[in-house]
Amino acid sequence: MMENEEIIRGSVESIIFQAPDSDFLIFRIRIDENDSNLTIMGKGLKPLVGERLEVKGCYVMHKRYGRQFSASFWQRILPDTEEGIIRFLSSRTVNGIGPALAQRIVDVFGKETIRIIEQEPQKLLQIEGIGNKKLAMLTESFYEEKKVNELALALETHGVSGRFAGRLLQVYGEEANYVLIHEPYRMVREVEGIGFKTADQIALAFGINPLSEERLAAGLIYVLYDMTQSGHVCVPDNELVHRSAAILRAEEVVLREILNNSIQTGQLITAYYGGVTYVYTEEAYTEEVEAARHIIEMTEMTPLQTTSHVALFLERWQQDCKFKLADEQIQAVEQSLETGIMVITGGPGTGKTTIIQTIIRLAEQEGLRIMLCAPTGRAAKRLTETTNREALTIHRLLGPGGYVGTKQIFDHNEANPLPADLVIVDEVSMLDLELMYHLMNALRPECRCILVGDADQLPSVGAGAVLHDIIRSEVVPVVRLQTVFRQKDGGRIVTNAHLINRGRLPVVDIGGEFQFLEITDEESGAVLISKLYAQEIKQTGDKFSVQVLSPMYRQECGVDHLNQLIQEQTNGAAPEKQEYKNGIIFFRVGDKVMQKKNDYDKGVFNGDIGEIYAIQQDMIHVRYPEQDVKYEGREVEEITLAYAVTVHKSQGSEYHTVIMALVNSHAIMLQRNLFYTAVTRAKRKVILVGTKKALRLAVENVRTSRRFTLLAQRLREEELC
Ligand SMILES: Nc1ncnc2c1ncn2[C@@H]1O[C@H](COP(=O)(O)OP(=O)(O)OP(=O)(O)O)[C@@H](O)[C@H]1O
Repeated sequence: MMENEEIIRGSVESIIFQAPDSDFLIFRIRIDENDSNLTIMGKGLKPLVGERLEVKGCYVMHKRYGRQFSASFWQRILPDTEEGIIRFLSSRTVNGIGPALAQRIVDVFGKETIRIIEQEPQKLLQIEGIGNKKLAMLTESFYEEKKVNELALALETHGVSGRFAGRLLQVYGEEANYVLIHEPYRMVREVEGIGFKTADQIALAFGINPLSEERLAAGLIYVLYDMTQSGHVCVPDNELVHRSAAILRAEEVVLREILNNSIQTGQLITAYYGGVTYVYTEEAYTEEVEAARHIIEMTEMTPLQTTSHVALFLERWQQDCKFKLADEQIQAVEQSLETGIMVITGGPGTGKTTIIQTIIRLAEQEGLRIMLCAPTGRAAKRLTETTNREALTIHRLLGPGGYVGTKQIFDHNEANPLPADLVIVDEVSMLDLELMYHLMNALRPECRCILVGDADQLPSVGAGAVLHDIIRSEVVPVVRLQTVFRQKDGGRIVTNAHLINRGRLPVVDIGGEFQFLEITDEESGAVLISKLYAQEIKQTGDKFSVQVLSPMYRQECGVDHLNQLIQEQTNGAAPEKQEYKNGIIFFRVGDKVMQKKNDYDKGVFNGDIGEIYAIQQDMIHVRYPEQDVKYEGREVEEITLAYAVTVHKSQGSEYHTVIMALVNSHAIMLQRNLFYTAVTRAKRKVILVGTKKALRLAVENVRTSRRFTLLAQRLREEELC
């Protein structure tokens, strides 16, 4: 025990804060000695309200909250006073008992109550209000709680956080201990929230041999999954073995052997192409093979026998629009109902939306059932606005039908296809292989599909390079829209986007639509960006119309620091303002926040942006354009500040004004497709803040990291074995 440490005993009154990603807790206890309340903070197993604890630590002064107790350790002691037992029994931990019943039990058994519940539960039947059913509930929840505590203690004594105990018991019940010791890597597949790293930590703590086959086989699959996180669908075997050896600290020859075993047992699958063996997970392999099969079948569909005379239709349509369609636009409309699948690609302002509108009108005239969709909520929303018809995210269109293991399944699939004759997908550059596979799976054999997007944008966040691969394969008809039509508002942005795409520096204008503000150091650059943000939202009167973009999270001009600065500048701390602290982020009412992952239950999706309109002790309320959503406890992890976001996260969104950091310390990320994507997010104004060197790099660097995929080869039906 440290010098000034002391031990206090008391019962837990309430849990004030629980960190979502660590064991850090703040809670209040009533001290036995003097009956006063005290706030405890520290790391450890979450106690239960009503539970008695022995806490070791020392008193500290918190500048805002006053005297508190900083704990180094606490342990549970069963309540020993009648009052404590009543509180414990009527806490939420023990099912089916309210304060009145708890009082009646304690009136009869006094301080013996806990022993009776554990050892002679039948005696409880004499209490009024306890029948067999209630007794079973009571003893079961008491027993469950005890098991959770015991398992948590076992984990803790092995240096692993006890917070996994509840989940492990939920999945494995009585077998939890067995799994921990003998088959820990099952947890990766079977327990939500436990990935390889945690399972590995547990396995090693519980004494698994680091070179055991079980560990290395699980590790190999983990490394493969991890590599797919950077966009690869498959990985060359040598690279996989090499990387796994480094991560798992094992020899390459051993891993090679384990890889061969995993291939033989069908856990992993390979394809040989161009002298290289590529390794796939089973799912990725199925997705690539099946997506290719569907696409090939669609290219073989016979042209639709249209009842409308397309040329006549186009003539009338052009009269209505009061402009003449360009040749490639006409070609796109003509081909749309001839082929089973086609791609329409073009940069900003080249008329993609116009062509979607035209095709919809023609298809409607033909009596076709049309469905519109896009990979993200924002893209779907824009498609709805520009077409005046319902457009959904692909997820929504397919109907999320839960999970099998960690894989999502959908209501619409080969057995239950979408009731559509034509599906139009917009912003298809963001479509990853997994979603493409599910979409193709859900189309009736007679259904046609039109993929619309800008092939020069950043590729999808998820694995694959679907749009590129389809275009590269040359088996699907592709119409490239090249004429730029948008001239008026935002015209400079459009022409600059096309310049950037051709590797030329954009034309900048002081105070105009496309500005470049040169900085000398990044610290003052970040301050300038935060001031510009404040100034621009004042002008537009809408904080959602102005977006700061940065290529990275880190560094002075990275998303994290910019968010902090902009928040200070526009929504700083104030005594009357409610705050919610999550890790190092303080959320305040009025903050602009972003949802970080798809949450189907709440109906909010990765990249959705909203505003905090209320904060309660353990809850944040966010207003999104479509609905209000509340985040409680751990759920707060799903949101982050969104004054600044990465360019990747901005894909599919459009803003009135984009302010972009373009600085030397982000050199590694500065690539043409990233810069092009950032610039094309803006409709009216772009303000670049950075250096000429970074600007040049962003335009000139076309070295995009290669993604391993064999979709194009499969579409060309090349030999793969
Ligand atoms: N053939 C044409 N002649 C004249 N104007 C056209 C023609 N085609 C489209 N336009 C107009 O050009 C503008 C840009 O077209 P549209 O919005 O369809 O392009 P887009 O490729 O969808 O652009 P973005 O990707 O930036 O949204 C619109 O105002 C549209 O009405």
